[in-house]
Amino acid sequence: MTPIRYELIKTCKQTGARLGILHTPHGSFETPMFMPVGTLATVKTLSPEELKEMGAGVILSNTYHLWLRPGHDIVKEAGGLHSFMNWDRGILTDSGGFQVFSLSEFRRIEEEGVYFRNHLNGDQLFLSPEKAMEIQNALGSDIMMAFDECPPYPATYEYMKRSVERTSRWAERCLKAHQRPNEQGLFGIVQGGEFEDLRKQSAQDLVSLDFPGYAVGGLSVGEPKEVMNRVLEFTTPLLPANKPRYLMGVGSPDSLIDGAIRGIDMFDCVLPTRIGRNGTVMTSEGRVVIKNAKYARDFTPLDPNCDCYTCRNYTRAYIRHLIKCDETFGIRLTSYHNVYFLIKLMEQVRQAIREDRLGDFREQFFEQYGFNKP
Ligand SMILES: COC(=O)c1ccc(CCNc2nc3cc4nc(N)[nH]c(=O)c4cc3[nH]2)cc1
Repeated sequence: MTPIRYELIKTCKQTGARLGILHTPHGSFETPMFMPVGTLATVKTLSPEELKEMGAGVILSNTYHLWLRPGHDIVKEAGGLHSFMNWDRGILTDSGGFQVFSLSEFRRIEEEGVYFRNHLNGDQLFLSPEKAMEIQNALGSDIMMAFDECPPYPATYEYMKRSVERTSRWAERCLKAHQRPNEQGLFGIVQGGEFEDLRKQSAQDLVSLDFPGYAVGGLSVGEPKEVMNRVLEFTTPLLPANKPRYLMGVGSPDSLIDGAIRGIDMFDCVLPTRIGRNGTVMTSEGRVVIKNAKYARDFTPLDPNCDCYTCRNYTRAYIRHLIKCDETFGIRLTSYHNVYFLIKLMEQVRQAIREDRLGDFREQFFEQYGFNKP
């Protein structure tokens, strides 16, 4: 039986948000949680010790990327991803479906799997539910994702219906190919785009297969935030209350709060490290683009309300200088702060749920951050 268990602690009386605990073979972690992304077996520029000290519990890595480099056989020989990257907390691996669609311009989707080109050297590649499960088994992640199709946005209803039906058949093939169900959890991924009946069909197909957890896929692919929120409103209630719900690829502070309000427990996004690498940081008073000349003589912290290592020890002027000079330490400081910011935001969300005031917290955060400004 699966080593992944979700424990519901309480539901916020003001919203639909849930406070829970995700139990994994590598520790138990409170939800709602933000999971930093470490695509190539590293959360870019940050060490496992730094991730632990900021409170990261589960991090992401990626089937497609690690299959190509260094090869899942090498990771397996190292004893799996936890020992390879020296991370002894939770690891979730995405299945490669999304990366094939987002990275490879040439691709052909067939019932048996997807034919596409290696985005690094153009070689012909083939990925299938069975292959994705073989790779994730070798990586030894605590949570594996089913191999799915994440259709482009927008997609026609006809295309989406055929895609959902194929993704459900692929999910069943993933279950059959699951070699170590007692050691690794496998989450199904609900698709269906913005079509309520297709989301319902996808959820029913997957819930009937009784996965230990469910992801809401096919979002954060360019759709307006209102569409994402509407899809969540009619999708999360279709998922069992005693299982974790994971919104893939999200995201920004407002989307994390709005996703939690709609019953999401787990989030991941490259955003904090990706924007950190070009010198953009999230602060309690909105985004700061540190290269801006106005910070040249600003000897205050990135965020006046942040107690992270970066904000306790360095100024905007210094970090701006490092980023302008392309000094590696600069992107370490911005990446550290951004990941810390989202992990701490989820701590504040959990506290607001405990005190039944997540709606009030949303209003105060949005006002201070500058969301909803005309
Ligand atoms: C500066 O910010 C950025 O560069 C940046 C890049 C990409 C995203 C969007 C990520 N969105 C996203 N990731 C996703 C990963 C997914 N994986 C699977 N298997 N199935 C899905 O259905 C799926 C959907 C996603 N949507 C967000 C931010």
